Amino acid sequence: MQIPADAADSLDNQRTAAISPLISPALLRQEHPMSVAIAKTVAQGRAATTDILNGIDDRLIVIVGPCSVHDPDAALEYARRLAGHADKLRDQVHVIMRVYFEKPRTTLGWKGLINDPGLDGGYAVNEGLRIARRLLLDISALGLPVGCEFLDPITPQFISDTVSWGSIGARTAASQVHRQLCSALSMPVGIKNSTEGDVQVAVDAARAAAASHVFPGINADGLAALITTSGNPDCHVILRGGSRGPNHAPETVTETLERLSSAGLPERLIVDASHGNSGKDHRRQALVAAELAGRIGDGERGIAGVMLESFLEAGRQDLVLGHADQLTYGQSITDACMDWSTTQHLLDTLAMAVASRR
Ligand SMILES: O=C[C@H](O)[C@H](O)COP(=O)(O)O
Ligand SMILES: C=C(OP(=O)(O)O)C(=O)O
Repeated sequence: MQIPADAADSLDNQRTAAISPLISPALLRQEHPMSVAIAKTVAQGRAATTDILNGIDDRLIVIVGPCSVHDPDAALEYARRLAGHADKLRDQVHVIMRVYFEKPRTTLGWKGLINDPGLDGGYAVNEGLRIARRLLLDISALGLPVGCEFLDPITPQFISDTVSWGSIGARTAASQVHRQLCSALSMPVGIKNSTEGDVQVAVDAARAAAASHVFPGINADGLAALITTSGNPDCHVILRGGSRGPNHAPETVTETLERLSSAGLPERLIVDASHGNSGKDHRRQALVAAELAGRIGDGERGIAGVMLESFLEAGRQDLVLGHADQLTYGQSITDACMDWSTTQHLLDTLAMAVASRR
């Protein structure tokens, strides 16, 4: 075989169509700076979450909001409603708004507002990062702590200072890259069971994330760097059901708490009322959440928190790339969500359950 003289040049980038500049985390943080008031909301949001997970605070964590943000105006309108309601229930419920910008897909689909903020296949990622950070700051400025899924391992450098609770999804719980990332994150992180329903993978992930790691990443200037972490003691399991069905039943909760104890981890978990626990049906999600409230009211203490997918309008709609103008305002373009009035009612029910558990 003849090796051409320019062989070395032709070994790389055979399938790379373009490499373009990415804004640095430091520049984005300078453009959209953290304020003292917002920092207080984030710090208090993290501390309350940790205290509830550790049983020091007897309230319930409720992570609630759209499956994904695709329209910042609608997300902010939702946040205003949620902030007002959360304040009324604050003695019973620690409300964190789901503000998810990164969507892990089973195969293909829109991957979230950071990846494609125009919803048109334009992939204006720098703009996506700007919109995401601005919105996270705007929502936090209402006094409402926010929660995000971290999917891309470098995204946290751009936004994590605004986040009170993080999540690792069902499709990445087994990933060493994500476990290492968790070990570095400054907030409590919930890790989902696998899409097949394997809970041990999430227990293993929480254990791995509690340890220190050394791995390649980027620094605030966007330069390649070696990151040495001290480990995250506040990672916890999220039961989200799976392809074999729901896993929010009392037996699975007990079994998971036993698994955590055997792994030397604190016995606490969060239940996601959506995804595999609802069969992605928003009407079933309300039933699951009401059932969990009943159990909490009856004295269940292993469940530290509940996750709900909720938006202004019920259900979901399909996005046709490039036709965002045809979307119904306030309705999810990923998984189906409960509407605002159902959500309000469920938040009240969960708050009443905490009051009766006391
Ligand atoms: O929460 C969102 C979805 O369940 C997840 O991103 C997978 O979605 P998909 O199966 O539609 O790709
Ligand atoms: C992607 C999500 O869930 P899961 O990883 O459980 O599918 C989500 O909560 O948005």
